[in-house]
Amino acid sequence: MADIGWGPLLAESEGYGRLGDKTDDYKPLTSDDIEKLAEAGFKPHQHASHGMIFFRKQNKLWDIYEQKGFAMMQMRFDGTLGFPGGLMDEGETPLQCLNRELREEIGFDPTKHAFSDNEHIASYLHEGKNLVLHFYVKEVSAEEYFALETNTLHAHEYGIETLGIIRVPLFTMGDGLRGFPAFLTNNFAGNARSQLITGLVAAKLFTQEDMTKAIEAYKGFMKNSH
Ligand SMILES: O=c1[nH]cnc2c1ncn2[C@@H]1O[C@H](COP(=O)(O)OP(=O)(O)O)[C@@H](O)[C@H]1O
Repeated sequence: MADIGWGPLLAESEGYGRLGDKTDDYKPLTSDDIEKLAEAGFKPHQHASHGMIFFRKQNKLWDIYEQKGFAMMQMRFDGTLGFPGGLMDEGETPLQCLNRELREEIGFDPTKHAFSDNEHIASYLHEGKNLVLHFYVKEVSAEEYFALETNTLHAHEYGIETLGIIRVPLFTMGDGLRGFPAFLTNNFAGNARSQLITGLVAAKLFTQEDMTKAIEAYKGFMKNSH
């Protein structure tokens, strides 16, 4: 392929984002595993941190559908959906990485509402990619959420890494598919689909039972559409 001018830095990390990862490729890490990694200065793996920001609002959409609030995702440069976040720099912790990436991607002001360690939900290792993904979930007020959405338009990475900020539809329509289950049929970066599912249940925006129903509807649709 012709040299299209990627800097050595991008070329080096470009392999991490290749599409086609399977959920099973990501092994959940225990808190002991993570502690050991921290003691080793997070070596020998590459790390990335991503965060789900949400607000809670019980609402009847069009007076019909139970809506639980909104969670923030983004359309990424590579055409997949993901959470704000990115790769950890040398000398950073996963939490520092997340707060830096959020400033760059969504104009998040860490002095006002930084993510903290108790908002860490799960971490996963992809052995093939030698990559650890750290995932955090943060609740904000509706006002803060709307302000962050507006900020994204002025953030450094808008139009480069982040092509648009979106609200995940947290409701299901009468056919049991449109709304959240249909949203799951999109293409997601890394293990972002399973992070979304885990994050929404951890945030108590979905009960385990409602989530199981949504996953069944999504899987049924995928099976019948191929
Ligand atoms: O929201 C996400 N959840 C889980 N993994 C993600 C998400 N977004 C990107 N990834 C994965 O994380 C790795 C780092 O990608 P990312 O593009 O965020 O870093 P960068 O912005 O520093 O280049 C890639 O393997 C990518 O597939």
